[in-house]
Amino acid sequence: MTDHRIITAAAQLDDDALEATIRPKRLAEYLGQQAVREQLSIYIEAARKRGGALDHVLIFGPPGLGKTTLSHVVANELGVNLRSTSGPVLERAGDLAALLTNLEANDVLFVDEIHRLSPVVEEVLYPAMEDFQIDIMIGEGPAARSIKLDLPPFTLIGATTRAGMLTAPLRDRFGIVQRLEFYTADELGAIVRRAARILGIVCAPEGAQEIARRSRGTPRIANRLLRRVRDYAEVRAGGEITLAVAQAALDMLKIDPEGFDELDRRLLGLIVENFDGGPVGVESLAAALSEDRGTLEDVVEPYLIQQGYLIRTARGRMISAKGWRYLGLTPPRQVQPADLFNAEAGDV
Ligand SMILES: Nc1ncnc2c1ncn2[C@@H]1O[C@H](COP(=O)(O)OP(=O)(O)OP(=O)(O)O)[C@@H](O)[C@H]1O
Ligand SMILES: [Mg+2]
Repeated sequence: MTDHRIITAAAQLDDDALEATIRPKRLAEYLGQQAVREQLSIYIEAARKRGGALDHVLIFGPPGLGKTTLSHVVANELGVNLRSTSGPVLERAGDLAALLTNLEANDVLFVDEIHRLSPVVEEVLYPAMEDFQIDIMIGEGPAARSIKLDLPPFTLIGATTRAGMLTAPLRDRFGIVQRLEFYTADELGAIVRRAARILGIVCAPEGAQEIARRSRGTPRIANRLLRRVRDYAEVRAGGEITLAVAQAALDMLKIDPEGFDELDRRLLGLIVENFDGGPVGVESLAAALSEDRGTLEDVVEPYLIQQGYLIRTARGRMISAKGWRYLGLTPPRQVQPADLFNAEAGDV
């Protein structure tokens, strides 16, 4: 799956270098997500007072909203170590057992993409989460026997973009479940201003706000756009990101005032032109756009849906009236009560 969109929410290579400097480390620096922060701060404080491990936490939401960041923040606030792994990396039960037996009391084990755990690994996880115990097999064949091993109390933090793909027994074992929402433009504005400060970028508040408005509610995109706009400002303007500079740079990147790019426009246009506005199945859309279905579902659609341009129905995707208007088209006339009345009258 290749994804070269500048506004993709998926992580890209050049993100890594700067992540370390701008990624928030404490809860106070983690902007937005008010409800999530408030709840977690209470649970963290309670766990610290008890001197015990925080309950297991499941964090879900679209890519780039801060799941990994939040997991590290929680470990920092708890004052414990964080060990990191991911669903696809843990191939055998032994891989997980090795990680678990190396934890210290109250540590955090972070499992990214937890919906991709293999069933055998998941089986090991259940008793580990519930009773802080694992069963390991010693020996082979008829002589094989299983022994129980006690683990230190720990906190599992699972992150996923697809909460729906978690098995019920796994989901039920998380005491704390947090859903991350798209950020408001104001929250992203604050995130951009903070990142600019750390990176030494001169950015007027209006410039930051313009970048924020076009960042699809996603901090990862906001931070990336900030760097691209900075480049533009350095080469084409005096180096300062003003409102006009931000607008010109983002227009050049073909990111419109809605924060949509070519792919978004193609998606909405396709539903109108080829499928009469929908409903159309996601497979057909993916094929027509030559895009990966997972990319459409995880990266492209959520924001279009949240913003009300696209509607997910049981029979597929439909474009909303807002979507028609965005494309400069008049939405098809809805069936109005008057129409119903006329139709009935006509039948008589
Ligand atoms: N609440 C926040 N405040 C400030 N910056 C944030 C916040 N959340 C995320 N960021 C920034 O956005 C970047 C992306 O966040 P992160 O990697 O945690 O997303 P993610 O949800 O784990 O994405 P993925 O689904 O791709 O794993 C971080 O490096 C961080 O700089
Ligand atoms: Mg992540």
